[in-house]
Amino acid sequence: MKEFDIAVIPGDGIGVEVTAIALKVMEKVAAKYAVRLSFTEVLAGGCAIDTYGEPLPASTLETCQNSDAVLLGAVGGPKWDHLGGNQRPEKALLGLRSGLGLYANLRPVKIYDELKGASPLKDSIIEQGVDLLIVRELTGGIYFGERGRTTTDEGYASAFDSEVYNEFEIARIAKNAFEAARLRQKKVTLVDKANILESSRLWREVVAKVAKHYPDVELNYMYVDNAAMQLVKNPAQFDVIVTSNMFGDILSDEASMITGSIGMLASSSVRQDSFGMYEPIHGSAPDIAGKDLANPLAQILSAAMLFEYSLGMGEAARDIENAVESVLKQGYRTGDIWTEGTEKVGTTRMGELVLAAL
Ligand SMILES: NC(=O)C1=CN([C@@H]2O[C@H](COP(=O)(O)OP(=O)(O)OC[C@H]3O[C@@H](n4cnc5c(N)ncnc54)[C@H](O)[C@@H]3O)[C@@H](O)[C@H]2O)C=CC1
Ligand SMILES: CC(C)CC(=O)C(=O)O
Ligand SMILES: [Mg+2]
Repeated sequence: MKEFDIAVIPGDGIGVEVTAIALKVMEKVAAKYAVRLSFTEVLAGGCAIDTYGEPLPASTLETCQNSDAVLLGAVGGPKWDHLGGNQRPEKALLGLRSGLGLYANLRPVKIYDELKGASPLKDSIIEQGVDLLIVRELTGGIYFGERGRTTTDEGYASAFDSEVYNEFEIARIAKNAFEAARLRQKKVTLVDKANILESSRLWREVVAKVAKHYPDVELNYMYVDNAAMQLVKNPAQFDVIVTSNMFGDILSDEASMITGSIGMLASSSVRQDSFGMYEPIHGSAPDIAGKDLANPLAQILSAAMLFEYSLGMGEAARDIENAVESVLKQGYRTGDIWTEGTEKVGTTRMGELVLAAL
């Protein structure tokens, strides 16, 4: 029997709730395909600060490094907001991404037919189709650049964060985007702010060079402010968006809403081998944590991505996706995607329904 080691980081807030459900889904699928999944649960984020006094204990990173894949919920919450930058729960996420070398974050944005009514966009826009992939650079840029505080000559407090990218990092993520586009509609849009930022101008130069190796893929460029607008005006124009760490973070939350809710969007954080960390794009949602209100589908769909990309079990991934679709077809919705005429259910019940549909 094939055996895989999966490190599990539920984290904080709704991360804990949605991860517990995704694990049950994974167990059921593993049993069907006769593979053994060995889950090792470890702490990162606010819960690790409470237990170990630090957001990312070395033992957590080590367990992840020794696993075949990682399933992560979300970290953070108001309880830890007073802490300094390096002590915050979110630092764990950055430490995991860089410590595991996960430089590419893939965030597919696809709307289920059943959820078209839950999208805030007009039918006429949705009908044109929404199926895009955000390829976000994940271990560079302003989230990792030098930052600090100084004081101006006049005595005012001052702070800075630096956006730094080198050509190796840009070419590496560009390749992911072009390779992905080859399997899709063969169109890459580089989203940047090249009319202002020197780092964006380097992105344009390097991505154009990489594009020469992919003559079958069309490359175009768009400023990030325009892209934010175009995503709601005409999302069907996009196939693959490649962009920096921060722009990708922001645009993917925006794009998620096209599909009805941030609670629907899964993601994989990957590198060149089959190892990856799988996580919903949402955070720990302190406003709904502990209330059985969270939509677990983003995390369930992240588990599907884990099966596909890290375990090489595409069929198992399809089973999970089909189960999600079937539950939506049956008319069940968590509050975030609820519309008139559908039945509102909580986090736990939604999990049970997906399990039953598997
Ligand atoms: N990957 C991670 O671990 C991330 C962690 N965070 C952290 O999470 C905390 C909260 O951040 P926010 O900015 O509020 O972002 P958030 O994504 O946690 O929540 C934003 C809004 O979306 C809703 N929402 C999110 N996920 C949902 C789900 N599955 N079902 C239904 N509704 C959902 C929330 O209730 C909230 O109204 C912060 O500490 C932040 O730093 C934020 C983003 C990513
Ligand atoms: C909490 C941040 C570090 C990251 C984030 O918002 C994300 O990766 O979506
Ligand atoms: Mg985010």
